[in-house]
Amino acid sequence: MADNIGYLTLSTGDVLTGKWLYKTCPSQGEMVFNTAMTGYQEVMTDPSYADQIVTMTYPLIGNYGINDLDYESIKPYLSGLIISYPCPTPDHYESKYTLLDMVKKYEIPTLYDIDTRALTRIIRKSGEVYGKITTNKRDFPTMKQVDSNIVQKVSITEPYTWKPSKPTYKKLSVVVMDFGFKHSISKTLHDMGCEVTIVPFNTSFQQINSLHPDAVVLSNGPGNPKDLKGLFPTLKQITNHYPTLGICLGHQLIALAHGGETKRLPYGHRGSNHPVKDLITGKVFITSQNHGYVVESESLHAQEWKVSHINVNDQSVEGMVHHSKPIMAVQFHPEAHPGPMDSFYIFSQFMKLISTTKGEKQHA
Ligand SMILES: NC(=O)CC[C@H](N)C(=O)O
Repeated sequence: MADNIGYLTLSTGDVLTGKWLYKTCPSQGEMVFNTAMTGYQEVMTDPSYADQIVTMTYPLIGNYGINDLDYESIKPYLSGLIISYPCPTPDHYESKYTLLDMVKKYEIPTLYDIDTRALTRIIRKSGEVYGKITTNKRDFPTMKQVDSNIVQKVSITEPYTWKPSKPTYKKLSVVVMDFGFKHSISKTLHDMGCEVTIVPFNTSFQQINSLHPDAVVLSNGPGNPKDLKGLFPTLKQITNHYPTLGICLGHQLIALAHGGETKRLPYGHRGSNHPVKDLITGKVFITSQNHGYVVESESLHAQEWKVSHINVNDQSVEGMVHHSKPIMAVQFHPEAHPGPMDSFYIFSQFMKLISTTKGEKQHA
C-alpha cells in the first residue's frame, strides 16, 4: 500500500500526504480551492484553471459521475486535482464514466485522502501558494507564477463558426474572442439564436471587421490579465467599435485596455454561491465564480465607467458598464455551469444592447 502514497508539497514549506487516484508526476501549479458542492466536471474542464492545482473543498467528488454533456472545453488544462474522497460508484442517469476514468483518460495528477480543509486554511492564510504533486516529500515547487503565455496554450488557432439551428428574426452574429472560453458561453449565445464565431485570442481588429459581427464577447481565461498587455490597444479598438460583453478575464481585459487597473485577490473567489449585488436594480444574485484577480474600482475613469455589480462579501468590483458606449462586463460567470443560473439575465441585457445599437445604426 505504501507505493500508493503521494505528496503535495507547498511553497509555504507544508507537506500534505495523500493517496494516488492517478499517478503522473511531478506536476506543479498555483494552489486554488473551489467551494462548489457539485460541478466538478465543469471545474475540471474550465480552461481558466490552466496551470493551477485545484482543491475541491466539498469532501465527496465523483458521486454523480462524468457525462458527455458537461465538458466546458475539449480537454482539461488543470495541473492537478486534490480531493478528500473520490466516489467509486457514481449514480446518475447521464453518467457514463467515473472520476477515475476521467483523470486516467486526461492524465490529471490526482491525490485523494488529503485533508482539504487544512489545505484550504493554508491557502487562505498565505494567499499566493504554489504546489507540487510528487512522490518525494522533499521535492518542493519551483514555480512562482502561472506561465505568462498560458492563454496561447488554451486558445484555438483557427476560427470556426457555429450557425444557429433556429435563426431568430434578429439574425445576430457574435464573435467570441477565445482566451480560454467555456463552451457554455458559446452555447448560451447559440441557444439565444445567434450565429457564433469563435476566434483566437490574438485576432486583429481588421480580421474581426472582415467577419462583420454585430457584437463581440471577450471570454474567460487563465492567468494574470496584465500578461496580455500587448493586446490592449487592439482590445480597446474592438470594444470601442462593437457592442461588447466581457466575462471574467474578458472583464479584466476591458478595464485594463481602457486605462484601469487590476489587482490580485488574497485567495480568489472560486465556487458556486458568491453573492453579487446589481447596483442598478439593487437585487442580489447568487453567482458562479472563478477568479484570482479583480478590477480596482478607483482605477476606472468615472466619466466613462459605472461599477454595475459588487461582491457582497468583500465589496470587490463584479461588473461595469460604459456610460456612453455599448460595453458591459462582469467578473462572475452568467453562463453558470457549474452553478446557479440567477445571473443569466446578463445575456438578455447583452442581446438588448446589441439590438438597440443595431437599430440605432440602421436609423442613423
Ligand atoms: N475565469 C476567469 O476568466 C479567470 C480570470 C483570471 N485568470 C483570474 O484568475 O482572475
